[in-house]
Amino acid sequence: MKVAWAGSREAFQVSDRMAKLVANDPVFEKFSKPMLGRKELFKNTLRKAAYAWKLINDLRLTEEEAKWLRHYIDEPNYTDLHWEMFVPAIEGQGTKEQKKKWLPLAQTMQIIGTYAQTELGHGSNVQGLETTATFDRQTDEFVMHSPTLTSSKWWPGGMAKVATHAIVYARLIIDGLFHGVHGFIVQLRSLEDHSPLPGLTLGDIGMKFGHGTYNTMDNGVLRFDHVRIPRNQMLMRVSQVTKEGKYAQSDVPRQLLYGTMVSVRQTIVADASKALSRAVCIATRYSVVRRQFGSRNGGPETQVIDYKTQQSRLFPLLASAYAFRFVGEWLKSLYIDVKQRLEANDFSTLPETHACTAGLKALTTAATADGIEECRKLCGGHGYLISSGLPELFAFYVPACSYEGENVVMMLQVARFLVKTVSNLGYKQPVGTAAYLGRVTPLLQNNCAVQTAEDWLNPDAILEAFEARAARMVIGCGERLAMFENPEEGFAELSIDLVEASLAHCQLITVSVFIQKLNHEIPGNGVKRSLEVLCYVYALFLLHKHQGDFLATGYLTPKQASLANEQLRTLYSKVRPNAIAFVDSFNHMDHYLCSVLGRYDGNVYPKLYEAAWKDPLNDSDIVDGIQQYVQPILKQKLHYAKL
Ligand SMILES: CCCCCCCC/C=C\CCCCC/C=C/C(=O)SCCNC(=O)CCNC(=O)[C@H](O)C(C)(C)COP(=O)(O)OP(=O)(O)OC[C@H]1O[C@@H](n2cnc3c(N)ncnc32)[C@H](O)[C@@H]1OP(=O)(O)O
Ligand SMILES: Cc1cc2nc3c(=O)[nH]c(=O)nc-3n(C[C@H](O)[C@H](O)[C@H](O)COP(=O)(O)OP(=O)(O)OC[C@H]3O[C@@H](n4cnc5c(N)ncnc54)[C@H](O)[C@@H]3O)c2cc1C
Repeated sequence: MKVAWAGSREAFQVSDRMAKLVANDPVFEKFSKPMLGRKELFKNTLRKAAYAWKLINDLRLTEEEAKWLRHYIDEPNYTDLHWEMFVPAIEGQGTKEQKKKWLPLAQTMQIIGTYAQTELGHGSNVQGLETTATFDRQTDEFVMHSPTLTSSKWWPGGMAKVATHAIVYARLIIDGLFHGVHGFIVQLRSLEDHSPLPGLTLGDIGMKFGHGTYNTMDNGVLRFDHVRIPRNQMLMRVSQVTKEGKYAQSDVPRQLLYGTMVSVRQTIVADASKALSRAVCIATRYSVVRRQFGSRNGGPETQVIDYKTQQSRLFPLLASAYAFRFVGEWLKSLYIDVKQRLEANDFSTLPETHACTAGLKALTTAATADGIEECRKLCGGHGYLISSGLPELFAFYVPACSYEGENVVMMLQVARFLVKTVSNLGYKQPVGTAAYLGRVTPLLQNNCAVQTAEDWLNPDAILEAFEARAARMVIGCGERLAMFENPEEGFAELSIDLVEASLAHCQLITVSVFIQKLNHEIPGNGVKRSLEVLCYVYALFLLHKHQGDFLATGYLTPKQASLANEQLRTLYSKVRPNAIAFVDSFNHMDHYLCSVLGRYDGNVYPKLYEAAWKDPLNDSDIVDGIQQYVQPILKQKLHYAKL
């Protein structure tokens, strides 16, 4: 199962080696993080990032190993933006010459970059950005300027204190004419003494949600006061500005300017399963240790994992972790394919890839953030302790619902793709993830054939149910949209239904990828049978949760919906015997989990007790402030009593 989770034996070995490397090195200790102040926390992160870079070089780690190393260090920092956004932006949007100049500097970290797109006034609406880049023909330069307060760049990670360079997105102006938003490579700091370059105002935007997690990152604010950069620092793969000031667009679609976001959204989907599996691992192990009620004849009480209600909350999350792992793996292969095509100037699969990355990013991050919080509740009161590992994990993870495309905004992008696909149905056969929309007639006409609960243990029945639900919702939206004279008005009016239809489409993708995975690549029959159970749990849980959609579209009868639920409950008892094996297969080490409740050895209570005594408040019996602020109250009380 560990191999199935990792994707291959080699992938397992690489991640396992890096997990152990991090866990066994005292530099990467992280239990004390919550006690550190912001400055110490930040410096500590800088120290770890520098040490990690040394390890990567000394041990000659491959790119894959370096990624895993950074992952297990488990602290957001400037290198995330450098490797995940700055470098890919140059790779995807730079010309050959630009790549030749900038990539070697970035890849050896002689420069450190960030991605400065979002502003105080605009994040989702990229075309609404206000920073300007005005071409000056006399000097062959662009003048970068922040004309308003709301044009201040706001959020870029690593920008406040570390990055020496940034890809800055700004409106291009030539001879007073706007040419849309483009990316520019801008140096922010001196490579000698690290001070901000003249004309730039740089700072940190302040503390964020949680304590020891995202506050390790220096998210920054940046303002330009007429800062000049050479013309050749505009990323020019998509459009070019000549030294005469002529603006030209190549055959490459404008959307490629957004390519870095596609790349990171793909990574975010791949990472969702890591965060969810971490929470599920903690909650499952603890649910086996924790006992409440049910003692008979003085025997042990019931393990809370044996309560049906606990199982009904926990096991769908366990199944979701596996579903997200497989859909992340699938999306990565789709992305690798589109990347190769883009390099060869084949843009045909970009719209579908954009819809998949946007939609799956929204689906997986929302479910993961909610799932982590549910796991915290599944651990009862102890889940609220920082030492459970769950509050900090939630604080770390939840911004994923907003960054890299706010989730609702992303689902609306999926809706645009689906509406377009439906309106082209007469003359263009949909392919890939939208292929089912080419079979609308049977999907709209045929109804579910399930007659018993066992009938739901059938991938074809499940797939058809999800296809019919998505097709009916999408087609329904298409028909209602057609009644509007102004399509944009119609889109806005129907946006709630469109987001629901997009979710149905994305859930269909996750379910069908899980089923495909079972049909092809599972090593060993026992593993395959166990994963089949999880696949059914995932699908039937979604069916139960969204049964309103399945019933309202008329595909299922209420009886068939309740048979699905009956089967789901039966499946929980099949998950139970393997629950611990399923979470051990994630191969999460205690260091990575950073949780007293999720310890591999189950030694929860002594370690909880021990952890409590490490709190600074327990350094002495009478702490600072007691004499000054508590004792006077106690004495005052005495005074009133005398009165
Ligand atoms: C460190 C902890 C991390 C934990 C998790 C692990 C992950 C590790 C990985 C990386 C670490 C990074 C850490 C996160 C740092 C965060 C960074 C950021 O947030 S960067 C900023 C991100 N900003 C956004 O995402 C902005 C969202 N907005 C947009 O993308 C666009 O504005 C829009 C909403 C899509 C609208 O675009 P536009 O105004 O142009 O209008 P439309 O008319 O809707 O679009 C025109 C056509 O273009 C198509 N389109 C849009 N986007 C794309 C795209 N990306 N690719 C291809 N095509 C695209 C759109 O569909 C339209 O098509 P048609 O309808 O004309 O066919
Ligand atoms: C931790 C973190 C790290 C970040 N790192 C970076 C970074 O490195 N670089 C960078 O450039 N940016 C970064 N960002 C910024 C991030 O990309 C934006 O916050 C994100 O894109 C969301 O945009 P917004 O803040 O403008 O949200 P808004 O768009 O203002 O969203 C507010 C609300 O409005 C709704 N809404 C907006 N538009 C629509 C619409 N058309 N239809 C319906 N509803 C709508 C949304 O659903 C949401 O509910 C980071 C953000 C965070 C939280």
